[in-house]
Amino acid sequence: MPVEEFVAGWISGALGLVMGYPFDTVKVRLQTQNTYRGIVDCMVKIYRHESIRGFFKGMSFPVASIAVVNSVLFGVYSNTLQALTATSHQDRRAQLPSYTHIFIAGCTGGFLQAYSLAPFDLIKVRLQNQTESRVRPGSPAPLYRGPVHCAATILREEGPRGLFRGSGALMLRDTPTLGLYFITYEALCYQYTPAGQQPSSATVLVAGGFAGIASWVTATPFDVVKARMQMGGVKRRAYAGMLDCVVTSFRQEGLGVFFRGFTINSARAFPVNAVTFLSYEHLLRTWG
Ligand SMILES: CN(C)C(=N)NCCC[C@H](N)C(=O)O
Repeated sequence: MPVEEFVAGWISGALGLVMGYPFDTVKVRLQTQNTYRGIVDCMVKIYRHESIRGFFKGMSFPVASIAVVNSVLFGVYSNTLQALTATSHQDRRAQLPSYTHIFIAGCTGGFLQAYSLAPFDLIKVRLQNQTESRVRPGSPAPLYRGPVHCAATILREEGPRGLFRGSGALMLRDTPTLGLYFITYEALCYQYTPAGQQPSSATVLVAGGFAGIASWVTATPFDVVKARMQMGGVKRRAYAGMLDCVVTSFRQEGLGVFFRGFTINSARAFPVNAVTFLSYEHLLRTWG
């Protein structure tokens, strides 16, 4: 089993994550809190109340964990495609596998990454939603002191299942959209690369960026449901299940609620995934 894809997926995931983290914090806040009027209002309020550090709340933890999960996505994708088509990453540049195979491999990677991502993503979302300022004297103390304290508190108060809150919605978000993610990427690379050559850096950047946009545009409704379920029981009531979350959110806030964070998700997706794919391809080429 080729392991380079796992390592390259990890490093490239970390680079993409750092690049997109401020956008991600704004997105999570917009999806789960009703105090902001839009992207600019949210950014201004975070900056005024929490300073620039507010945008990077809890970032060290995802760099060490979610980036590792990205290695599951890329490693499983590549190995599934190898099992289905008996070709290596390099061979696949000369002969593009069928879109069905690419979709199956992407969905498999998405499904497996969703379950390894669930507890880490939950902790990230809970930390990003803490609006208390650490730089303002007299500000109330945040509920969680950091990722370890957050995990311990969830375990104590909600039990081990608490760490997987929202994992069903996360799985529904990631399985089909990651099939689409890899189809978009591979198709654009294939389309804009002369036969027998490797895609240029510019092609990889653009294909990666559009793959990110295509997947996040379609992922946004389940992303909203997932984030709301993850915050259930903290600043809002806990939902009885996914259906309860969908129905309650729709009744109270209308259809538009499922597109919260759509603009920022799309804007974030381009640079993050351009950097992720460029570093991934570059690392694999360097290692031969
Ligand atoms: C639509 N979804 C869930 C994705 N495209 N997931 C792949 C993650 C890629 C990158 N780390 C990112 O955060 O955009």
